Amino acid sequence: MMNQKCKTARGLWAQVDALRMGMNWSEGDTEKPHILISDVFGESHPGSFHLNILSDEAAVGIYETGGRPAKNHVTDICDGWGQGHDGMNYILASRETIADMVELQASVIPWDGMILISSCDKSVPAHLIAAARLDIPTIHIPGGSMRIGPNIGTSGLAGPLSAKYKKGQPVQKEMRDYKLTGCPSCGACQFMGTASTMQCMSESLGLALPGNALMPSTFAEIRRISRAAGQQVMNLAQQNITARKILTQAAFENAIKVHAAIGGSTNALIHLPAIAHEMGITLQPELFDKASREIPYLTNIQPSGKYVTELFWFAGGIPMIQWEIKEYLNLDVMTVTGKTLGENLNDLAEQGFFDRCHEHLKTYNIPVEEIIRPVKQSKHFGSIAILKGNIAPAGAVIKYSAVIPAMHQHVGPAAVFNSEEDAQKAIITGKIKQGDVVIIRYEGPRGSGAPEMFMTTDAIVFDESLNGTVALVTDGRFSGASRGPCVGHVSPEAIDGGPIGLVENGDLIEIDIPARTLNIIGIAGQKQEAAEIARILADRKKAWKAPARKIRNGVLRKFTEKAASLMAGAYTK
Ligand SMILES: CC(C)(O)[C@@H](O)C(=O)O
Repeated sequence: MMNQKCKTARGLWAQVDALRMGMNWSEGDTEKPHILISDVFGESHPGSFHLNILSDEAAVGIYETGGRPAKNHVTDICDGWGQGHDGMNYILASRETIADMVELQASVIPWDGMILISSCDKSVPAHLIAAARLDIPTIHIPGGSMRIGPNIGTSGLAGPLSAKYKKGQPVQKEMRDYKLTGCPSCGACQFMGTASTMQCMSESLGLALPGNALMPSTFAEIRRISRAAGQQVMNLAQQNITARKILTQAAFENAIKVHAAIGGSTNALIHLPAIAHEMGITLQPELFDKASREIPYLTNIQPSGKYVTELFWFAGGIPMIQWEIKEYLNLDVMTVTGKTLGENLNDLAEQGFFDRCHEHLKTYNIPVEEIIRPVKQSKHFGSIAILKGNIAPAGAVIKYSAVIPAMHQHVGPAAVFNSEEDAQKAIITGKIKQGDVVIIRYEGPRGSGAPEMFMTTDAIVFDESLNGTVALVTDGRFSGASRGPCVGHVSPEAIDGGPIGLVENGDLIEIDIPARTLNIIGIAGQKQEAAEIARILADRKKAWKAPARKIRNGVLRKFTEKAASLMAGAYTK
């Protein structure tokens, strides 16, 4: 195989060769296929802290199959660092910046293939966006899961602890224990939050090698699969199997079905449409709703269940889920193995992958079915509903697998806030009453960058008097760890004149998950006819004035000026 550079204009490349030889390349190296390895390694958080090791392994795989790797790093940012303060506003925007940086690295000179390595919320979707945008042979290596904490503890314990702390309860010892053991290793947070969900989506789309998503991050096996990815990207280069040949409509639909089966993060409803957008594919939000009506919800993983992602992988991980829901999937889609999904699953079974994983579970004495329910035994369907109505004409999202059945239909008076900070203060200081529907607006992508509202959702869940009676509706978004009746992504958002900006304190809000609706059904606590409500909303709209933009400079100004709605993927137009 000849490298792209040689295929194009060999004579002109003396300068590039010289520059590369300045980095210790040999003359022979300059003639080989060149593979870009871009990882998000950095001392930015545990999800990225070990990725240089995986990148070294991928490089070995490339060398030993006759290629020349070149490593680059564009590190990512941890959502956990941003929660509860303004830092969180920057997080979604970072997805665009990482994708753009990979595009820049990969576009200045041609590459024969690319390995992308990341673990977490924004870096995985950024890499998948870059893969779709660049369309060169590409394999994504998910960085695996953080090891298990004591008593199935996770990094997510921060939420309940800070809720207790804010209420003045003594938490000193618990806080210290949590600091020492909440994150016992590198890897993505141990629950099915956004980081874990997006690793699963990468594998489900066919861009990661089978079994890679959520592998325990300290296992030798994750190093071996990284090395195998290095070898395999050379095969993809040889056969010219590019990312866009893998990222088809059918691949996205498969991923959405896996998402329903694993009860994945609502943030995937932002990221998958953004990746699809690069392909010119519009992923209708209704596809998620349809998948949730069709596909049984199989997993028992935090935040909606009991166990953690390492145990999910021991139960067989994504291949086990795909095996279980085989009859719903398109098994003929191409993947980075150069084979179809159906062929991959058969290969894994023949090679004893499932048996080996399940042996690990014996250490914990937990049956596989306790973590991944067999499809025939599952009583529940899906996890996501798309709601529409006079507050959300272009849709909103709720993860109903994390909502108690008593709250599947709820009517309550609106308590309206124009920022998350104000809402949180009201919750913590006892201003919110049982039955209220907390409305948080101007927190969408164009309002403030769409920060996650983990601390606020947890402040409700960990207040005994509010938990199970109070709902939250916002044009912003949630953490993958959020629980409770939280309706997010309300579109159009308030800053764009969406009707969520017209809600007033005391309006009666109805959330009806079975009917898939979200409406104002009354004014000042009194029910009204729909036509009367429409008239009142039209009057309020006439009086509404867009508030001054909160963000005036830097990367967040660019993002808030250009981002599409959360329902469309918040890509920058
Ligand atoms: C920090 C978290 C919990 O990972 C969050 O960002 C998520 O969405 O899952």
